[in-house]
Amino acid sequence: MKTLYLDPFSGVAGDMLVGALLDLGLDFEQWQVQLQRLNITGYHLSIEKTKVSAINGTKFHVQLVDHKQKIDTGLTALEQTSTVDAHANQSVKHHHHHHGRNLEMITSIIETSGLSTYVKESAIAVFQEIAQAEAQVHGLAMNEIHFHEVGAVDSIVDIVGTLIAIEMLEVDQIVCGEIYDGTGLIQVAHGMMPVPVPAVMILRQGADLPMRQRADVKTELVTPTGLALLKFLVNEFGPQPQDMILLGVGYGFGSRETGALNALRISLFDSKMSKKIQQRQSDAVLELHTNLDDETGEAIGAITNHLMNLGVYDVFCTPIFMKKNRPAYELTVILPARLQNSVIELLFRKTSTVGVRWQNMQRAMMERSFEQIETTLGLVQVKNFTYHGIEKFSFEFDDINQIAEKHHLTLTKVKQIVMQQIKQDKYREL
Ligand SMILES: O=C([S-])c1cc(C(=O)S)c[n+]([C@@H]2O[C@H](COP(=O)(O)O)[C@@H](O)[C@H]2O)c1
Ligand code: NI
Repeated sequence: MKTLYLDPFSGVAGDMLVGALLDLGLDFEQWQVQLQRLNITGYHLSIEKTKVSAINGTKFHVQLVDHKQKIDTGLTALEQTSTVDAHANQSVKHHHHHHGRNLEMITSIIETSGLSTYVKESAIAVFQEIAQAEAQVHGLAMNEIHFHEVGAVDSIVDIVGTLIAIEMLEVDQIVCGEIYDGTGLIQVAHGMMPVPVPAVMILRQGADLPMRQRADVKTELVTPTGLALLKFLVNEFGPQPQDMILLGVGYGFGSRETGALNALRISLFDSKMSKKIQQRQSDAVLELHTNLDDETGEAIGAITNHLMNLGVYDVFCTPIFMKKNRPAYELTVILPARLQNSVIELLFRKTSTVGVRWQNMQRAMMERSFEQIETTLGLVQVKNFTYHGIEKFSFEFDDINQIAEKHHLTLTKVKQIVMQQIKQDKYREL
């Protein structure tokens, strides 16, 4: 079981998260290939392997190729001067309220992209959270909050890029330590803002976040984007995992001069058991339930597909009787903890439910391995399972079904033929 541990001793910003995740050892080229599924152009990404306080780490940079160049997805350069200007900040980007891309435009870019369902759903949820916080601070509607060109590209790359990295690392859960912000005032587009900045204060409302302030740092350490990502991604706040093996550590440097080490540290831990034993024995999963008494079979079918695309382990429906004698369905989803927030968001967004329950569970699994068998009828994948001396196997149903269709045979007949040929091959090997 893989656990990612975040150490925001100098706060968190989008670029620090991406920098630290890449520093952890993700392949920059492969990560960029995934990011290209966004289908936006006009920006250049680079990583600077550098040393701060004699510690090796990564500074992640996003640069617009040409401010005046039209970016083909609608992320166009600003032609007019806004009522507010750019301001210096942790990740050097700016947003304001009159020009640029609003939430609807950014949502459409993400929705029409070739990104995975997990990345799409999660990125939209994070953008919504930021827009909601900004809207509350400025007394505007969510869609009136605009990110201008630099801010939009920067924020999209930071948010989507972080989610892609998390997906690539295949982590099971994310744990985070205390989150340190600075103190004092910072200069932003509208003038001076107190630290923690107003949008960060809104993001903290009602959330049980271990936020602390560093009196020695007189600037912003926690940006709205950084905190919105943490809120979305983190399963648990607390100390570093114990009794786990540390696989690697990454440092992502921030842009602000803080007078101290301005970095986010991310560490990757794995369970002590060897991968083989771990697979054979057990892992931790969440089981999530919701009761639906006003959804059609068609809608439940569609949500099941969405959930499977998100990467959950399984989804199933149980017929139940609810209050007022209503026949209904209980939808059960089995998932890795890292998908918890994405699954809840998806259920609230795409079904009529207003409440979701979950519980942590352990599951035992047989160790599995796969092999392709060449038969006279075609290729068949065989799944072998073992557990403490127990052995069994099964054929990939889709392969058997395809062969049955192609050769006009029953499923039983195909299985018989395949079995016979496997036995013959084994006999020949002896
Ligand atoms: O420009 C505006 S409206 C603005 C508002 C706020 C509020 O907290 S409200 C904060 N900021 C600062 O902008 C940068 C960029 O933040 P990202 O989350 O987009 O990285 C950061 O310094 C914020 O504090 C700007
Ligand atoms: Ni603002």
